[in-house]
Amino acid sequence: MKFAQLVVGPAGSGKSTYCETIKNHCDAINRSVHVVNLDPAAEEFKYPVSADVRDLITLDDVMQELQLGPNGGLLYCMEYLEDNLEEWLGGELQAYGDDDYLLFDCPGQIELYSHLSVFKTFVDYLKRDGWQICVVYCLDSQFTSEMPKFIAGTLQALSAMVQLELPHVNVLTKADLCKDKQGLEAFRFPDPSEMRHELDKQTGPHFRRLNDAVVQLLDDFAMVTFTPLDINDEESVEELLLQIDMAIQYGEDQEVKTQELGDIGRGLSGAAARGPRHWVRLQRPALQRCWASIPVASMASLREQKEAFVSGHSGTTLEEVTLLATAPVLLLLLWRLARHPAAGSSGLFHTAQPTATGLALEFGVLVWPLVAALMGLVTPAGLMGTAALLALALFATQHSAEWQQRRRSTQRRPLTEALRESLSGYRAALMLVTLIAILGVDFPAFPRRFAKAETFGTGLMDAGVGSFVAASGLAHGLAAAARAAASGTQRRFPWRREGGRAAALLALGLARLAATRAADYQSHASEYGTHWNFFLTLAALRLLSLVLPGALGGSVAVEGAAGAALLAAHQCGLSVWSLIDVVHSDERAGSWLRANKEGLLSLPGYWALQLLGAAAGRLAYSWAVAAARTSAAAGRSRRSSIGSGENCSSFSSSSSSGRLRIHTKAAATPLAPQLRLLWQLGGASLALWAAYWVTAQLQPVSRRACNAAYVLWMLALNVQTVTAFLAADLALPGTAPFILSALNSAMLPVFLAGNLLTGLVNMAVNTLAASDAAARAIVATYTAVLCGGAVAAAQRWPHK
Ligand SMILES: Nc1nc2c(ncn2[C@@H]2O[C@H](COP(=O)(O)OP(=O)(O)OP(=O)(O)O)[C@@H](O)[C@H]2O)c(=O)[nH]1
Repeated sequence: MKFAQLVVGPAGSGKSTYCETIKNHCDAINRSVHVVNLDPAAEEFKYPVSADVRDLITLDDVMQELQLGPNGGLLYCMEYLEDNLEEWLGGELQAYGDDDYLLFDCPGQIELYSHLSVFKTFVDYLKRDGWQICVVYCLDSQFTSEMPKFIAGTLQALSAMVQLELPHVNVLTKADLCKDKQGLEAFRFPDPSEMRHELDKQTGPHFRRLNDAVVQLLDDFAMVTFTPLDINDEESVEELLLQIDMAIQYGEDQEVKTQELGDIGRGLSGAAARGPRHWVRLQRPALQRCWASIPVASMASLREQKEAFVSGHSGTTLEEVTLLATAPVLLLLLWRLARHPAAGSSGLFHTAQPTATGLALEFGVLVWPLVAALMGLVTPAGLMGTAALLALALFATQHSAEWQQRRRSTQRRPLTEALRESLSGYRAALMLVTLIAILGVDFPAFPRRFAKAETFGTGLMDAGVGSFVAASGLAHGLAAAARAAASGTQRRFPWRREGGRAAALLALGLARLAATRAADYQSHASEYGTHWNFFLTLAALRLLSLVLPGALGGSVAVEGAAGAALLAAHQCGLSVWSLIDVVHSDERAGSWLRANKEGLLSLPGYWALQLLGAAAGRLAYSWAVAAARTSAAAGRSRRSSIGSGENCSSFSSSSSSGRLRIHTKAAATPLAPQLRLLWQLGGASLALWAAYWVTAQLQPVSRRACNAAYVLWMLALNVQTVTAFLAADLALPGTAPFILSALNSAMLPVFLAGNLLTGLVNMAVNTLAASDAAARAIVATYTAVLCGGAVAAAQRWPHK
C-alpha cells in the first residue's frame, strides 16, 4: 500500500509551510516522506523536492508564449498536466513503491478543487495506481476572526471534499500567530447551534433560514471539525499527522517501528483523555467514508465510537419535525381510505380479529413509510407529499356520500370520547416513531439531524422525549377531568396507583443502569448524565405528581399557574444564574450531582411540562363538553323557535321526499360543536407557538436543560398534532388500526421491549458499519417484531 496527502487550500494559506513542517518532523522521527510540487507557479522551496511539475510545464513559460495572465496561465498549466498525467506522473511515480508516503503541494486556486476536473482526474489516477490518499485542507486561522468568514472557508473545504471524495482533514494553519489560543480551540469542534447563533447575530433576520440551512449542511457533512496547527509545537504537528495517518490507515499493514508505535500511543491517549467525543471527532474524516474498514481493535472501543456517533448534533428545523410529527395523521387517513368505507364489516380488512393481510396493510401504509422517512430513504416532505397525493387519489375514487353517512353515524359519539381517542392515536403514533428512532439512530442511514441536539437545537428525537411527557400530561388532564365530571366532584387522587407506577419506573431506571453497565453498553452521557436515564426522569415526574396534583389537588388553574410559575423560575435559573452553561458543559467529574446534572437540572422543566400538559388536557375536555352543550342548547332553542315561528326565514317542501325542510336564519345556526372544538384547540396551539417564539428569542431550545422554549415548543407541537388527529378522525371516521390500538394499550412494556431489542441488535451487529439497505431492513424487521408482538399481546390480554 502507498500513501499520499493532497495538500490543498486557498492561496497563501500555508500549504508549502505545512509540507515543510511535516517533512522536517518526519525526518526528525526517522520516517520516510517525499514532497512533490504540483504548483507550476512556485518559485522556491524550503524542502527538498522529490518531483516537480515545473519539469513538465511552468507558469512563466505559458504566460510568455501564450500571452495569458496568471490565472488563465495556471488553468492552462493544470489542463496540460491533466492531458499528460500518464507520461509525467506515471514516470515520476515509478520511483515509489509499497509503504512510500508522498505529500503533494498543490496550487492555491480553489476552483481547481471545487469544480474543475483536473484534480479529480489526478486523484482517480493515484487511486487506480494503489495510493491511499487523504486531502489536507489548509485554512488560515485568521479566518476564525469572524464567523461568516470562517463559514465561507468551511464551505470551500466542503466543496473540495464533495468533489474529491476522499478522507479529508481540515487544518487551521498559522496557529502560532493566533493570540487567542483558547478562542482557536473553540473552532476545533465548534458547536453548530452556536455557529448558527453567531451567524444570526451578524446577519439580518431574513437570513435565518439560510443560516439554518448552511449550518445544517456543515453538520451533516461533519465538516465543522478543524485541527489547529502550530508549526512551533511538536505535539500539535504530531497530533495532526496521527489523525491523517489514521484517516488513510497508514501503519496498519506495516511493521510498526517502535518510535511510531510511541507516536500513535501518545496521540491516542491524548485524544482519549479529552473524552470519546473528542476521539471520534478526530476520526471523522476517516469515519465519514470508511466506518466499515477501520479496524476497531486498534482504535477507541466500538462503544466509544457509538457514543460519539449519537453525540454532537445540532438538530433540524421546526418545519421538518412538524412534518414528521404530522405524517402519521396523513398515513392514518390513507389507511382508512385504503380500506374503503363501502367495504362494510365483511370486507377484506374489516375484521374484528387481526388477519395477516390486514396487518400487512397496516404495516405497509402506517409503519413502513415512517421507517423509510426516518432511515433517510425519503424526505419528510417527500413522504407527506406522496401520502397526500395518494389520499387525494383514493378519496376521489370513493363516494363522498359514503363518508358523509359514516360521519353522521358517528356524530352521536361524545366529543370528549373523540378527543380521548385522538389523543390515544397520537400517543401510539408517537410511540411508533420513538421505537423506530431509538434503534435507527445507531445506524449511519439515520439522518444525523434527526438525532438529539447536543446543546441548543431542535432534533426529531428531542421532540420525542418532550412529547412523551407532554402527551402523558394531556392524557392525565383529560382523564382527571373525565373522572371529575363522572363523579360530579373532584375525585380522590389515585395515590396507590401513582405511587406503584413511580416505584416501577424507578426500578426500571435502576435496572437499565445496571444492565448497561454490566454489558458495557454505549450510553450518551450528555443526554441525561452519567447514571441518569429517561426512566428515572419519568419516575421522578410520577413522584412529583404525588405533590401536585396529588397533595395540592388539580385543576386547570392550579396546574396551569403552578406549571407557568415553575417554568419561569426554571428559566430564570438557567439564564440569570447561567445554569444553562453548567448543563451544557462537558465537565462532570467530582460529584454524583455534577455527573448527572442534565437529568437533575432538567427536572423542573419536565415537571412544568407535565403540569402545563395536564392543564391543557383539562381545558380541552371542558371545551369539548362546552361545545357539545352549546350545540345541544342551540338545537333545543332552534326547535322551540321553529315551533313558534321565530328565526324561520322560509319553509319549503321537498318535491322528491315530501319532507318538510326548514331554512333557518343564518344567525341562529350554531357552529358545529366539532368545528368549534377544533377552532379552540387550533387557537390554543397558535397561542403556544407565539409564546414559544417569544421565549426562543431569549434562549433557543435546549432539550438537555428542558428550558422554557423547549417546554413551549413541546406543548405547541403536541396540542397541534392532537388537533390534527382529531380533525382527521372527525373528517374520515373509522376504527383504529390494530397496531396503533395495541401500542396504545401497552405503552411502557412496548417501550421496554424496544429498548431491549435495540440493545440486542447493537450487541449483535456493528451498526456503524451497516450499509443503508441493511440498516433499513434491520429497523423494519425490528419494528415489525415489536408491532406484531404488541398486537399478539393485545389479543391475548385484551385491554379492559
Ligand atoms: N508564522 C507562520 N507563518 C506561516 C505559517 N504558514 C505559512 N506562513 C506564512 O504565510 C505565507 C504563505 O505561506 P505558504 O506556505 O507559502 O502558503 P501557500 O499556501 O503554499 O501559498 P501559495 O503556494 O501561494 O498558495 C508565508 O509567508 C509563510 O511564511 C505558519 O504556520 N506560521
